[in-house]
Amino acid sequence: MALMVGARVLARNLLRPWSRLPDAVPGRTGPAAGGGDGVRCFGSPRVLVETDPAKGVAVIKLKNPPVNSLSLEVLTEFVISLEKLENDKTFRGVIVTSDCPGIFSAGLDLTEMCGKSQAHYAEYWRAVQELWLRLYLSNLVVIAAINGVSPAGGCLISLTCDYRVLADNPKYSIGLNETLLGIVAPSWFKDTLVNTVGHRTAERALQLGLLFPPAEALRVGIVDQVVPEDQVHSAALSVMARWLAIPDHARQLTKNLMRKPTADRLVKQRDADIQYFLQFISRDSIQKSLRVYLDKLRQKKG
Ligand SMILES: CCCCC/C=C\C/C=C\C=C\CC(=O)SCCNC(=O)CCNC(=O)[C@H](O)C(C)(C)COP(=O)(O)OP(=O)(O)OC[C@H]1O[C@@H](n2cnc3c(N)ncnc32)[C@H](O)[C@@H]1OP(=O)(O)O
Repeated sequence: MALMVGARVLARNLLRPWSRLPDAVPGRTGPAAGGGDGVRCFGSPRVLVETDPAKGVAVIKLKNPPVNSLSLEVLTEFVISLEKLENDKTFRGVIVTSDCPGIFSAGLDLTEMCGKSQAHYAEYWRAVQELWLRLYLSNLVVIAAINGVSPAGGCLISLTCDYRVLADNPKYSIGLNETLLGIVAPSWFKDTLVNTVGHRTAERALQLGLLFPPAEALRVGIVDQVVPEDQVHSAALSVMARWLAIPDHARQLTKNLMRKPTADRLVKQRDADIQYFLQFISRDSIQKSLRVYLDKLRQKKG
């Protein structure tokens, strides 16, 4: 029942005409993300989309202060924005970045996984799955311009992209640190990392919950390029131009060849994966670990 409610909510959101989204910011024009006139903006307050139709490129900027945690709303709005871009043949590439200074994304929203109902957990997890599937199998060239720290789910978002550019700032670490929270990265998080850095590096990184600073991130291959902070966006645009020089059909079929077997493993057992998540996240010991971790984050200030 819970699964059906979750699926219905997501389906309703996905099918809702864009212009009727409650938070939509339709057709605003603004200064070009990549320079030049004709940039149009749409999206929602939490997921801004700047499009440059002449270049065929869009920029998705996550804006969920203070830390760009991936709440249910952010996940849903992100999927809707992606779908809109995928369906508009004007666009061939998208850059994913953050509008929150110093933070790419703090990952999954811990408050969505702590002290909530089973129905809520199921709805939330389906939304996490949906975003991963959409990003991982996107026909667009997807490039991450990582302009801030990127733990866990934040790292996962960038791992689904075709290429990762990281700003060279020692504070901007990246990795799947789930074990440090007392939780476990699901198998498809693990697969995404293994496909990027190889089995041994992934095993060590996952068990130890490693967060790599830029130079190390580049060395292990969890990012493809490290550039000075003020050049992240221009570097992402240069990389985009190179990837867009490849004929779409050949690149897309190749991407599919590389990624579909991994995605299919989740697609074939989506409901079972949700049940597994429900059992795991509802355990008293896991809820306790999450509460302790959240309390530590909150007390940091005091
Ligand atoms: C075999 C079984 C397998 C089953 C598997 C099933 C399930 C696995 C389940 C889950 C997988 C989860 C993946 C995740 O993504 S978990 C999230 C991991 N994220 C982190 O560890 C990052 C935590 N945050 C930080 O380290 C810092 O906040 C950060 C470095 C990002 C920024 O630091 P800064 O000093 O600027 O800001 P803070 O003061 O720390 O935070 C401000 C504010 O935001 C709150 N907050 C931070 N992160 C989160 C978050 N991820 N979710 C929700 N809220 C977050 C923080 O508590 C502060 O709140 P407040 O004090 O202002 O109320």
